[in-house]
Amino acid sequence: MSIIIAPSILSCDFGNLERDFELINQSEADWFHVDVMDGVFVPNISFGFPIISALKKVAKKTIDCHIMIVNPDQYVADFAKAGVDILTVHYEACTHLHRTIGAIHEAGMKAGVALNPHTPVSVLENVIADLDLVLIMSVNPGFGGQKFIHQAIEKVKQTKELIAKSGSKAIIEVDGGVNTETGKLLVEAGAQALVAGSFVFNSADPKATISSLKQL
Ligand SMILES: O=C(CO)[C@H](O)[C@H](O)COP(=O)(O)O
Ligand SMILES: [Fe+2]
Repeated sequence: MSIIIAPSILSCDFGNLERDFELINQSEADWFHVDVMDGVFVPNISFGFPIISALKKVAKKTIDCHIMIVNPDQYVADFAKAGVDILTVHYEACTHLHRTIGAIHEAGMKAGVALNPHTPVSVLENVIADLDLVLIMSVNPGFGGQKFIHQAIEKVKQTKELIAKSGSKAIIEVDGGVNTETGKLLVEAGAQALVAGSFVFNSADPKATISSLKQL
């Protein structure tokens, strides 16, 4: 199976969102990666429901939403209403993670859990069977364009082992500092989905850059 490519709309030109959404529609990308930041869980504020609803109207691909917010349970229903297909919460932001995963499924979405660079994969042992996706952060969340943290490669291998042991069908996605070089190492380690923001949108030909990742 080919690798899933999820361009992050955080790196789009916000004055030309419609153009950049259409670029992703027309490319070999598989998902739209949507980064929601609240200025509390992470030291940055991105965007919220109006942008996701606007994207939903034109998106021809899966909406993969990565929420970097405190109290995610409070907003699960709103993300479903806005049209999110996969909702990924942070392990570090959830007091009752099992309950949150259940609420995401009840709202009709697939459920993912993201791990910050400092969080060990083993914390997912008791929920892995219920997950559709594990998101390994290869930067500290909050900003696009940061340097890849190489420890993520080992964490992908550990996640692959945990998934195999539990019989879970979860997909392994990696987010932060992904380019063709780091992407190749991640795919070799077992990553099935790659998020890429600045590498795609800062390139001269974003569609060709998406294709180069798709070929990994
Ligand atoms: O979740 C994120 C940041 O918290 C983004 O998805 C990620 O940083 C993508 O940007 P880049 O590919 O430029 O690193
Ligand atoms: Fe993200």
